[in-house]
Amino acid sequence: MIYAESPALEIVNLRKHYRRIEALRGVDFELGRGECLAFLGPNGAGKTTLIRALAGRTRPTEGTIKVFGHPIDSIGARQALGLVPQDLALYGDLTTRENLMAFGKFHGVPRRELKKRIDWALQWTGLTDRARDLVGGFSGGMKRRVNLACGVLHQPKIILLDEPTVGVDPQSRERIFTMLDQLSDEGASILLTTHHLDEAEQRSDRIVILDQGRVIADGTIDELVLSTVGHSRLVRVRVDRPLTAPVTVPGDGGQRRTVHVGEAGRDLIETRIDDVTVNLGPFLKAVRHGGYVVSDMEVQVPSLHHVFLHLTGNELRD
Ligand SMILES: Nc1ncnc2c1ncn2[C@@H]1O[C@H](COP(=O)(O)OP(=O)(O)OP(=O)(O)O)[C@@H](O)[C@H]1O
Repeated sequence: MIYAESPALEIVNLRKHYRRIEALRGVDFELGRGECLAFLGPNGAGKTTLIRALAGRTRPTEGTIKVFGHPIDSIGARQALGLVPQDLALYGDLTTRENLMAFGKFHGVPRRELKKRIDWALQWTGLTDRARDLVGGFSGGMKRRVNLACGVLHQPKIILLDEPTVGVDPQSRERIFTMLDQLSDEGASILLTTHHLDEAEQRSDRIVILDQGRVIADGTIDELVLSTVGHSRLVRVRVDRPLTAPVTVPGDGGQRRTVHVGEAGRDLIETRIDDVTVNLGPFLKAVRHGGYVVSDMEVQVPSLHHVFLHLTGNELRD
């Protein structure tokens, strides 16, 4: 039974200790029904631990996980979840069809359904022609697709993916996301971890950022940009010669307020502009009036990349 009002996943105060390491330090968030949520974080943030806890592969030290309102250890919850692990969990000395058969049985797909599901999976992965080939000889991208199919053969309502596109080429990434879009369109709720920030930005409805075992941001890309780096564009202008003094340009508020940009001795001017459609022209005009010729220009739109570094810093974590 699925409780009508409950989110697909509800995680409250989740903690996991490995002896003295606190991998999760009180994690709270929800996965809405039909939502695709990207789970991000630097190395060691606790993403894999969280996915493993959701998939019942590791027992949390504290906290609760509910699946459509059911406790995580109930049969209903288990059936609703499908895990696609980061490490490929395939039998290299079996064919694609044999792997799918083994995982279908493992997930309890009824015998009468199994052939139909395997045929669907072969078509979904684009591997119908390779059904009789040994998986051990496949490319990285093909193995990832089979791995994905093995995790969703039992049609779980919630799919947990730990770095589904790690180590694959751009074509395979596209293919994998097309496959996930199809599951999404059929109503699946998806939680995926990734280090590809562009992927998270383009493909997910919402983003949760984890750092050192804690959720440090949760929202849509627009909400995260607004609450961190803001929507203003970073404008970088290179001029034909080093500045003799900072240049006076109109501020964002209009012509009356002016600001000084650039540093004497450098040929680069950097500034933030809230509304480029209104204020970029007057800015460039002011640079020209200063006696400089613009030789190059870049306008940076704030992205998840900026949000991520703003929140987690530049220090290496491993
Ligand atoms: N089985 C384990 N035993 C001891 N410590 C562990 C174990 N698994 C993870 N950890 C530690 O818990 C912390 C979180 O690790 P986890 O693998 O969950 O991070 P992650 O965000 O998935 O990192 P990555 O992006 O590198 O995969 C790390 O400090 C890690 O060393």
